[in-house]
Amino acid sequence: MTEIGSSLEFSGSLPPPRTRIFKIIVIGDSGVGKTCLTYRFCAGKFPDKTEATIGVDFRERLVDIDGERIKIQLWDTAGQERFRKSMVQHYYRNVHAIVFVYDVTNASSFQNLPSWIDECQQHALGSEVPRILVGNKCDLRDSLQVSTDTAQQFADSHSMPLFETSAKSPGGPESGPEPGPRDSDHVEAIFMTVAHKLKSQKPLVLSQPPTEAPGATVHLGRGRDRDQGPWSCSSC
Ligand SMILES: Nc1nc2c(ncn2[C@@H]2O[C@H](COP(=O)(O)OP(=O)(O)OP(=O)(O)O)[C@@H](O)[C@H]2O)c(=O)[nH]1
Repeated sequence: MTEIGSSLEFSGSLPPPRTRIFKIIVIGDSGVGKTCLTYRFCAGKFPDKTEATIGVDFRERLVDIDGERIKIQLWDTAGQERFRKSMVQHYYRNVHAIVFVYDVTNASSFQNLPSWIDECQQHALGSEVPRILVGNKCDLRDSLQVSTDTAQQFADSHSMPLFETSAKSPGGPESGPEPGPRDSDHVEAIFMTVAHKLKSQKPLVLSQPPTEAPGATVHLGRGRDRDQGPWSCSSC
């Protein structure tokens, strides 16, 4: 993965390419770490402090996948019912992918996943919308309440890939809050996997001209074909 700058130049009269936007909603119980995961991906670090999300927060990151600039737009939704009510219709409009999050140290956040899946179905998000399951807080090994096997069975029964990770130590329990040079960052891999999946699908409707100041831009090489079956899986 190579960081590249934002100094793309366009010559002659060719119009600049449009930047596609992938809208990915992140949902799950309050406190599972949705804000921390999205912040980790977009800002590259674990937030110093978080508060319960009210309504929705947006985080964006411009990435380069196989030579195409793509804006990954993460919608960090409120887990608390009282903070969702007024916004819920907006979450589900023009969604390209769904990330369901539970906390591996909190069994009820796992048991509540069917109600989050139901909510998606009620808002007409069918099985054609890619979805993944993320078990967060893997760094808290001693407090584990949801085993990988149990989570994998649930993921399989809903045709979702499962990822287990930690927004705090994304390179694994031994790594620190900032990924070191040899840590593989699972949070990075999770969202980039979703973006690869979306890019491999037919062209999406949402796009915008490349006028915005980009965030971090990441270049990825061509991944393996993710159209075959469960499209990727990793664990911490
Ligand atoms: N140990 C550990 N703590 C985490 C991790 N991710 C989040 N937390 C902590 O869990 C708490 C809740 O994190 P948030 O990201 O705010 O949770 P949320 O799902 O966005 O919550 P709502 O906004 O209420 O829906 C915070 O105290 C975080 O510091 C993780 O990977 N490991």
